[in-house]
Amino acid sequence: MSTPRFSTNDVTVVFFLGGPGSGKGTQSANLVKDYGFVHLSAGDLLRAEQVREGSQYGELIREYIREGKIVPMEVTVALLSNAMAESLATSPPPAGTKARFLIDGFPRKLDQAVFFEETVCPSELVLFLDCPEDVMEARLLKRGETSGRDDDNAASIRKRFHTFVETSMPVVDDFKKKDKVVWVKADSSVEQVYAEVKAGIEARGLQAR
Ligand SMILES: Nc1ncnc2c1ncn2[C@@H]1O[C@H](COP(=O)(O)OP(=O)(O)O)[C@@H](O)[C@H]1O
Ligand SMILES: O=c1ccn([C@@H]2O[C@H](COP(=O)(O)OP(=O)(O)O)[C@@H](O)[C@H]2O)c(=O)[nH]1
Repeated sequence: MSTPRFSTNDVTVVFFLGGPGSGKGTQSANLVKDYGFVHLSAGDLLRAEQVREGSQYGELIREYIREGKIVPMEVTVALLSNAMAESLATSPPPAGTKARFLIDGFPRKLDQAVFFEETVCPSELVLFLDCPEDVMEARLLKRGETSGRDDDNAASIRKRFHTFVETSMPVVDDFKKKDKVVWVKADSSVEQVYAEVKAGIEARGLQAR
């Protein structure tokens, strides 16, 4: 077995999962402010790679995202791992503290979870936003009015929900069996959801910094 690129002695990784539109990006901003996380959104990294000049993956990423499918994990894991390395090099954590990474929207498939934890870094815990589909759909259609995202339309949203239920929920269930999940109901206000997020992660030993 390979040794992970980063040691849990230096780095704390929290996976942030939840259906499309459950509020991961919104809550991430709060967590960055209060807990000193570096926020890495797998979707944002993929969208940046999609439009990067000279990228060999641009077309492939565009197609997968529009279809709500999961981009081959080698691409996503390399983007995340390199973003972690760059963050550690350019803005290391305060002396005597571990760097905290909030990995938003990843892993979305069981083999991605295994591959990331074996080759990049084992996770400390998983934060999960549990939101009904009708609420997520309404939020995404509204977001689509201004997001400019190719996949915030009714047809892509349906496909993303399908992928989430079939492929990504098993990741959450697997981590739950290992007692690693902070499970938060996410259909209330942003403030209420954040209060539960805070309580949940602090109960697991992560304090504000
Ligand atoms: N608790 C909430 N109540 C109402 N709207 C929300 C809430 N959380 C997020 N939103 C809105 O819903 C949309 C999707 O949220 P976002 O954080 O982008 O979700 P995700 O990153 O999980 O796809 C955004 O337009 C956001 O402003
Ligand atoms: O690890 C990842 C994360 C995202 N995606 C793709 O990026 C899309 C958008 O993901 P993001 O997390 O940005 O948004 P969400 O669907 O959670 O609102 C997904 O539907 C996938 O097609 C992917 O392939 N692998």
